[in-house]
Amino acid sequence: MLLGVIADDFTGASDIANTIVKGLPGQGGLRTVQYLGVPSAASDPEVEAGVVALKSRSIDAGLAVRQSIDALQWLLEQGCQQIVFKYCSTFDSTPAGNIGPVAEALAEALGVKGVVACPAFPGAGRTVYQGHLFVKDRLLNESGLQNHPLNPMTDADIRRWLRLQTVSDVGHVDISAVQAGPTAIEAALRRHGEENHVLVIVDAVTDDDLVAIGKAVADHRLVTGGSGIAIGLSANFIARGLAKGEGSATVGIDGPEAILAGSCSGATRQQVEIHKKDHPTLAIDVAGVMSGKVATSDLISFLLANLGRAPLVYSSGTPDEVQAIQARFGREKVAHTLDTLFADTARQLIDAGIRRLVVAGGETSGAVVSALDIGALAIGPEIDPGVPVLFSNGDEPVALALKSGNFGAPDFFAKALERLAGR
Ligand SMILES: Nc1ncnc2c1ncn2[C@@H]1O[C@H](COP(=O)(O)OP(=O)(O)OP(=O)(O)O)[C@@H](O)[C@H]1O
Ligand SMILES: O=C(O)[C@@H](O)C(=O)CO
Repeated sequence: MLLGVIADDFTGASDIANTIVKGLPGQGGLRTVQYLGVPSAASDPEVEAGVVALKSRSIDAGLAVRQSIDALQWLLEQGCQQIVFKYCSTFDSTPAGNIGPVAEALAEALGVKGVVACPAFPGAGRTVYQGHLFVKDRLLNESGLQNHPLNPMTDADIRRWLRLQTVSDVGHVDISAVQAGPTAIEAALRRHGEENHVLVIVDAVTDDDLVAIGKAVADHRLVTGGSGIAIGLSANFIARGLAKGEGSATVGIDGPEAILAGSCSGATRQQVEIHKKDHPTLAIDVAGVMSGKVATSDLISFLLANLGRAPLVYSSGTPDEVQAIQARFGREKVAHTLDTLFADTARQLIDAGIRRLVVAGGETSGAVVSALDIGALAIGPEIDPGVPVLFSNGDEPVALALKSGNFGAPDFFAKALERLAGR
């Protein structure tokens, strides 16, 4: 294994796996596998990039650090020359963590400073300019992310936000240095390292900026960011003759289907509205779930009664609805109860023969995939930017799409089911 990734959630893991598999146009990417948690056995020697998906974004920072260090250890044992810590392109975290503590712990374990921190993903509208994170034409804290149920992002200055989470000062490499090219970027990062800045926010507004950053960090042991930070990394290994640039797994799996949405992000809510027009949908009564009146069996009955028609069940609510339910029952309790509901539903769906499953939301996907007890996933073609088709192994393989909350075109759900079937 050449490249190892530690991803702080499951959809984010698929997102970066997709980027690594694609590589740069005309060059191809690395043979990549997404592992669900830290594997207990050694990797297949054919694997060139291993993405360890954790569910560490919104847990206690100390636990997130321990899990990430375990993942690092395993990846180093597989021979990885470079490690990427993948977090959300909207920098989802709180003043208590977890990006800063995990990144600093990985840097310490690898003995490095002057480490890139760049969540930019221009293909999904996330850019970093003057140390501020934008989502399309909005500053992060005016983009809707200020209402996130678990990680409300209330400051677009990610240097300041990250500094709340770190022990050491945070550096900044601005866009003029980035656009001066890889040598200038490399030199700027080195200077920050010499000034004892462990983490350095690096501006990037285009894919070309990310390619330049990728070249600059070819010899860095640690890189951190959103999936965009990996755009140029496969090419470094291919250029050195260490990998050939082979493509992704491309087969599809047809069979009974279901869609589960636990994301309350704007894009998911729009996708739900579009899907509702032509398909059977069930809005989950969240208060009913909290009081025990709505159970897994209600979701299962609905989905199984509507097979063949792309049925969707969703808890997705508006910011006001989310706030009201959290005020009534508590933020953690609601999230835990809904995550468990989706996880139990998914397990029963697979037992009932579902072979194509689309899940919206990082936390929701993490809960679902953990419940399915799938060890590793092969990466298939891209459905929409940041969302590939995934295939489990085994006698009865399942095709999955794990969609980050804000990803995907308005018609994502119906399209994803088609792509999972290989159409
Ligand atoms: N109606 C609701 N009210 C309150 N919380 C909800 C509601 N529906 C879902 N949740 C919880 O909110 C969280 C949503 O997080 P999730 O990561 O799944 O989606 P997201 O934040 O949109 O996606 P991503 O993390 O990929 O950006 C989950 O823990 C989920 O259980
Ligand atoms: O980076 C992103 O935006 C996504 O991969 C993600 O992590 C959302 O959960």
